[in-house]
Amino acid sequence: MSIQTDDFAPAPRMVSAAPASPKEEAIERALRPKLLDEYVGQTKVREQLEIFIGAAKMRSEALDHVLLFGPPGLGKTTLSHIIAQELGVNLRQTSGPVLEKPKDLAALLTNLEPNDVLFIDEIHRLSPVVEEILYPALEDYQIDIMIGEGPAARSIKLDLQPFTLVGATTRAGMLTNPLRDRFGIVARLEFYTSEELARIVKRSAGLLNAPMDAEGGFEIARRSRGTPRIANRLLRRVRDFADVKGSGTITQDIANRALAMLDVDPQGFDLMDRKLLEAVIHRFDGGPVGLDNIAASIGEERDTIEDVIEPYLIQQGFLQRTPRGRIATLAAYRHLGVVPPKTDSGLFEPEL
Ligand SMILES: Nc1ncnc2c1ncn2[C@@H]1O[C@H](COP(=O)(O)OP(=O)(O)OP(=O)(O)O)[C@@H](O)[C@H]1O
Ligand SMILES: [Mg+2]
Repeated sequence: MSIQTDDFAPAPRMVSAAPASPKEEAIERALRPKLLDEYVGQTKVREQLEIFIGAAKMRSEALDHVLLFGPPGLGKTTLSHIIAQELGVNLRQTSGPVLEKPKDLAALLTNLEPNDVLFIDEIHRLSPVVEEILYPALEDYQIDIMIGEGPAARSIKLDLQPFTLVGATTRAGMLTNPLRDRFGIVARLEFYTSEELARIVKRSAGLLNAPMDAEGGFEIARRSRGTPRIANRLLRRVRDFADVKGSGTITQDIANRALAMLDVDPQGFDLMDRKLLEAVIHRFDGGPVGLDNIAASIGEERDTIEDVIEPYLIQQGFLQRTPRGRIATLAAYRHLGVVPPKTDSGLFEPEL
């Protein structure tokens, strides 16, 4: 196991949606809502789960298998914990890359108690041999395991307790069809509105004992890229700023100054976001440009661009995904203060 401390960890991208360090993970756990009622936003998903969880409990059955997907930091892990808590069962937690061999998964499955929740994070990264084991487990609560080796090897069937698999992924598209088909409940998490994030920031400020006024909270919410993890992270940094440079209370002025210092612009975009938009506009004439070219141009991994950076830019209408590649929209030109070209493609003409 590698040892990682905050001192040696690389400087985290301020609005990156992944947890930056073990310390941040511990803080996240503390801020995590425990019940469905405390889980802000995602109204549709919450309503559905409330009904399905209620029904499963009434019948003392296992809840149907649940697939949660959406960009990092939107609350998939949080929701999996809430599901187990609301069902009143144990949660066993693992992740796709950790389950290397079929026997790793078999050990977990055979130890489940009736109606328990098994949470598999990054489920799109399960190896095919492990995934094989999962199919009969999900369908019939049974697994086939091999006993012995060589010619004496034989396969035996083991019965499992009924259980619920909660799978989480940032990439629903990378799941195999047979796996995806075995989830009865599929929930897509969406970016949060500023109002929802303001409620999350307010709750977190309360838990952290950080004095904050409503405008201060809203400023943080507005600049959090629609993502609770980022909202909580910015809150902690702004609180530091308020303690050192202000009177300790988070106000709009303090939030503005702190966020400017952190290079988070009024739209909530950070350096990486702006770098991407600038590359598309300046180096590729606004696009269309393929993902690999963008990746090479800004020195980021293709996956990071696709999973982390681009979803919010697309959702906010700054970038468009087309079959021929990514295109910067008029909003992107405006945001960067660049005059859009007068093209004859007609793309920007109506608005010029
Ligand atoms: N709906 C919500 N209400 C309040 N807080 C939330 C909500 N969703 C997420 N959070 C907060 O955001 C943090 C990150 O959420 P979580 O770890 O569940 O994200 P995730 O989707 O699992 O991310 P990843 O894809 O990186 O695993 C949590 O610690 C929690 O405090
Ligand atoms: Mg998670």
